[in-house]
Amino acid sequence: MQQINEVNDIDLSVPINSETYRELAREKIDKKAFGYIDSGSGSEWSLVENIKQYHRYSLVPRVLRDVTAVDQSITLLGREIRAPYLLAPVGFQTIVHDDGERASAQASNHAGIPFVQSTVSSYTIEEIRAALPDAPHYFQLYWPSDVEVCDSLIKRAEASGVDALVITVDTPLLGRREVDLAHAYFPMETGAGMANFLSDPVFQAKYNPTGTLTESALKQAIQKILFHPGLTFQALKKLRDETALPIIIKGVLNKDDAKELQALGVDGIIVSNHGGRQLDSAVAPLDVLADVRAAVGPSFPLLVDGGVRRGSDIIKALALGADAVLIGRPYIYGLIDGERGVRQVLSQLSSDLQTNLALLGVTDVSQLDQSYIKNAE
Ligand SMILES: Cc1cc2nc3c(=O)[nH]c(=O)nc-3n(C[C@H](O)[C@H](O)[C@H](O)COP(=O)(O)O)c2cc1C
Ligand SMILES: O=C(O)C(=O)c1ccccc1
Repeated sequence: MQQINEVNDIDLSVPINSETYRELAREKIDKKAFGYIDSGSGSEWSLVENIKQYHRYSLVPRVLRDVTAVDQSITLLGREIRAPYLLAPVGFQTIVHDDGERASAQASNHAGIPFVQSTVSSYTIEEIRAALPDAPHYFQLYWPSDVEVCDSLIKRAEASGVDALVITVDTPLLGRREVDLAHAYFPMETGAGMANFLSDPVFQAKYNPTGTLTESALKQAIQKILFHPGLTFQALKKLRDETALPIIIKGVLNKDDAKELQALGVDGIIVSNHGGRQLDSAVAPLDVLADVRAAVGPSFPLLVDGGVRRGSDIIKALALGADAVLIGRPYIYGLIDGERGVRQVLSQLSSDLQTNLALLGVTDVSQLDQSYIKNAE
């Protein structure tokens, strides 16, 4: 519980929001790395739409309610988290700052919100686990086409005590990203994103038995197994029976897929178009959120991501039926300043959310529903 008079505690010596960090990132980091983070697939229609989707709704406040205390904490998968958002899985973070995912995880830990670690991280599952003593650690799985390597990653996640698996299903193959194609850029070329494979005993035994492969040969081996276009509901069903870890499926936009996943026994769904980086012209997640919520019922954990930049965006997503949101690029722009920059972005976002909840007349995020929003078109 935070008193609202604390929220105007603004440090004017640092960028005021993630947009300002974005402009700094554009100046500060390698042009190709910035292009990789910032851009989307194809015409970037979905990328643009992800931001515009939030402009289609306005907020309808209630007045004369006691808003001296506003609580933005929620319970997700049985654990209390201090704000209704998570750090989305973002791979290759050392292309922004040497501390990469470790800095982001530490900032998450400080904020008391879950960190979702990408498969293609530059720090291992075990290293990130150690950076999150007080906040949930979710491991995002790119289900490798090599079953044994896949099993090994899942076993490591279980053994190190992660709180959940987040399985991304909107990447049977990589979206066509023209900015990266023009730059001939793939972030793994910098050495980023390989830690979970290089530290994996099964991967090493199978692909590097003599320990003599060059880094470039190792990169090729990883890229060969990273994507799994043959993945189906059947494989997921088998995993559901084999692991006790909660499973959250990321990258669902169709309500019937959502229902099928729920029936299969997964523990939550993230409605997402991968930040506009995969299927070009994929529908904006907010446009399908209410339908997906109606399909899975009121108490099934449902998250959404793509284009969340402000507290008011979080309010709209929650009012339309999400339990929480994920943020991707905003914290990655903050990462130009390492852990400090990520902390700054998170604290600004929570302040913005806190202020706007109070102005909306809401003292607890659980009160949000469609009566607080209006279609602006
Ligand atoms: C640079 C970058 C790398 C990403 N890497 C992954 C990843 O490894 N796994 C994954 O499931 N999603 C990945 N995503 C997608 C994010 O998890 C998330 O869905 C998206 O960034 C949300 O949109 P936003 O950036 O507008 O907040 C990545 C996104 C970006 C921008
Ligand atoms: O960039 C991405 O969005 C992403 O998810 C990814 C994952 C693995 C390899 C390349 C890109």
